Amino acid sequence: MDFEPVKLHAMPKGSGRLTFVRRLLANPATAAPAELFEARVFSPAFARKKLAYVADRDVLETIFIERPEDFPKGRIDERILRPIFGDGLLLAEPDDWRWKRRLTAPVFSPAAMKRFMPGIVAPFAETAQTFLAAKGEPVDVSEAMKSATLAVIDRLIFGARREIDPDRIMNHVDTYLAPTSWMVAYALFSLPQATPFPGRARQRRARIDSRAMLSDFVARRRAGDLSTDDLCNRLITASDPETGRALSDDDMVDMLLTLQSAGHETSANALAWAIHLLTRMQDVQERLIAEIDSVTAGEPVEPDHMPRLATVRAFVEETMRLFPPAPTLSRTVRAAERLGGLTLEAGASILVPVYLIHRHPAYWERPDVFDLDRFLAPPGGRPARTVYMPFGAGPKICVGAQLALTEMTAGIASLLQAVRFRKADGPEPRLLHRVTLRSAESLMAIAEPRRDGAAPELSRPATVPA
Ligand code: HEM
Repeated sequence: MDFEPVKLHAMPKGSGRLTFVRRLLANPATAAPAELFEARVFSPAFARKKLAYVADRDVLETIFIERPEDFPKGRIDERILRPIFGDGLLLAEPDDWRWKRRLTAPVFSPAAMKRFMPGIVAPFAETAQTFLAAKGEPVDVSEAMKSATLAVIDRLIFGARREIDPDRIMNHVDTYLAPTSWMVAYALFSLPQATPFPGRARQRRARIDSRAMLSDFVARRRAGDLSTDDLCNRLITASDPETGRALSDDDMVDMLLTLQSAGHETSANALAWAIHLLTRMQDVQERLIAEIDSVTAGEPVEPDHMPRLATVRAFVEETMRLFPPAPTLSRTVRAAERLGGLTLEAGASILVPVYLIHRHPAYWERPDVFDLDRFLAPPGGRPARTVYMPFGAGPKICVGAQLALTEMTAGIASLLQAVRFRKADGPEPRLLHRVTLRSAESLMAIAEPRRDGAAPELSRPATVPA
């Protein structure tokens, strides 16, 4: 039976500035105008030439793939993210970005992911056991997935020796990002940087404290043992193959903060939505379980299993179509441009409503319906790269995409080796865009032990390299 999960509604046609600002502050993904269902490139009347929403696949091809240098990440990201993430990959200027990307990409290569696999699987196997310990009481899957993905990224970045408290860093980053909607609104309307907003003083303290913690950590690492295989040491010791240049201490702080923040909440939200979907679609859950049992035969998930977990992977991809963790991207127009019939002035903001594009009827049949087969063997081939873009597109596409897909596929497989998810009582969730796309309240589920199970034995946990 077709299943349509909860959804967000676009801003009604003809809405004015006040409605736009209200929606932007409350739930930014709902500020995408409904006009986009027809026009696909649209600028609200109150923002002519200064702001456009772009949902047209060909125009997006120009912006992200053909001429990305003419559409840099701009005002919005600069203003919100630069103070905390500095020149980490996300925001580095083009020349600086190029060599940092060259240096970082191998750290996330498929070969590197293979080596890290036990560290990716173990937190999910442990989470399955905590779910079982709840003995049929509802479990908070939003929190559980946040902990599991944080454990994965911390182990990958900082290693196993707990030389730093990653939870404290994350709390600081959360505090820093809490007033983001205000900053987006101020950036779009070019209000001065010093304009006050709720939470500003807390935000400043959080930025200073998180950067100081990482600065100390990098200094200790440089002075100590660089032999352990973790992302931090790989980055400290890496040099650009073309120029021999290495990362400075400040670069390292920018990079570590960027990677830790970009690398866990996105995956955590996608996984929590994935479990939510399983609680609503038992037939899909059974299809996944059958594949997982047949591929893994109850052994901990290994790199060799991954290509054969095709249905689980398709499930993850369809989950991210309906619930893209990064539901809006932004760019700036470098010089005056005509785009999709609109004239935009230099410095204008472009908003890319990924959430709306992923459900646009021009690109998807029955767009609000969950359909596992869209990504398995679609008759028309895979969707175009600017129609399905959970990881962005072009040269600035997510550097951690391979890690994220591995983590989500292996994570779901490890959980379903031990449990089946059922619906917990309670209202349907409400989608909330707060930097990432999450549920307004925690997503809950009941985790039943699998009695037909091919689950790895508790006494035989996945081995994790030190
Ligand atoms: C489901 C999980 C994830 C999603 C949906 C996601 C999404 C994205 C998107 C949409 C972008 C492009 C932003 C833009 O073009 O404006 C991006 C960039 C980035 N992501 Fe991810 N991401 C995920 C996981 C990760 C992980 C696991 C890491 C690293 C540990 C990571 C690190 C980064 C970095 C460093 C960039 C900037 C790349 C560059 O500009 O060169 N992400 N991500």
